[in-house]
Amino acid sequence: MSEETRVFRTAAVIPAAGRGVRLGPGAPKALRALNGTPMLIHAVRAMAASRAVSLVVVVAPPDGATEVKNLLAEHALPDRTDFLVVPGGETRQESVRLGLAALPQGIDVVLVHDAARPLVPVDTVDAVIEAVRDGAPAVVPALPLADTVKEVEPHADGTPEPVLATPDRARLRAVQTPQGFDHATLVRAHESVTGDVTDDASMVERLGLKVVVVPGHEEAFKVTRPLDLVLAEAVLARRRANDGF
Ligand SMILES: Nc1ccn([C@@H]2O[C@H](COP(=O)(O)OP(=O)(O)OP(=O)(O)O)[C@@H](O)[C@H]2O)c(=O)n1
Ligand SMILES: C[C@](O)(CO)[C@H](O)COP(=O)(O)O
Repeated sequence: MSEETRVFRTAAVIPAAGRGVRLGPGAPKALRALNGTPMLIHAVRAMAASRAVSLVVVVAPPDGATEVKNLLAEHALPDRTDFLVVPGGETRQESVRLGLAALPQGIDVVLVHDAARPLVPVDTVDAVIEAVRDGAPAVVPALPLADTVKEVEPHADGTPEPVLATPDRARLRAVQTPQGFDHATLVRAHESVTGDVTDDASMVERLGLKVVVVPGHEEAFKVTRPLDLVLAEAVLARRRANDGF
């Protein structure tokens, strides 16, 4: 079948099993509310907003799979999308691997999207999918940096850290999700790459394969610290105001 007529099946895996330690005490981060709706539901809707995504796999907090299933049942979601819930693991990497293991055969493109990035716009999601469909084994959305970056000798005790270098900022990007992958490539990466990684694309880099960057979006920021909740609710308020006109 030619690439022009090929039908790609795309699934999204949403790791949502983190505690959210940096957000402070409370429920697991993905279950906390943004304007009254759990962060996870915003993230699920962001993936399901893409007409290309036919399946969303949510990787729930290890003891929270039933609660997550109930949340999905209680909130309005598109009929055209299927949903699965699996319990997550100790690390993000393990949670993604458990989500991948739940995917049925026949999925060509996999998105991995942090529940902690609930507000990514659908155009960014679609741009990632399109770049994978065009042949890239791994695609990451990313933005240029606003700050100058220093490489330091880290000091865990809080004493001043010596600067080792100032990398050329023009060559650096801050990476977001969803990251998009050829399904078989991502499975191979998770089967063969060990050690600490903070994103899935770096596992594909370690296989020696090409990873490409598409433009990210400022609204795809990660809710990590308390101030990020304030920003997320402000973005939602701006969207509601814009929808009203
Ligand atoms: N064991 C884990 C750890 C993280 N995640 C998910 O990975 C995403 C990105 O992680 P991060 O924002 O760092 O979330 P937390 O690990 O929850 O944050 P913290 O480090 O502050 O605890 C989140 O959607 C989080 O739920 C996961 O599924 N399983
Ligand atoms: C995957 C990610 O969101 C890309 O920026 C990020 O690496 C997750 O990092 P964290 O260590 O889970 O905060």
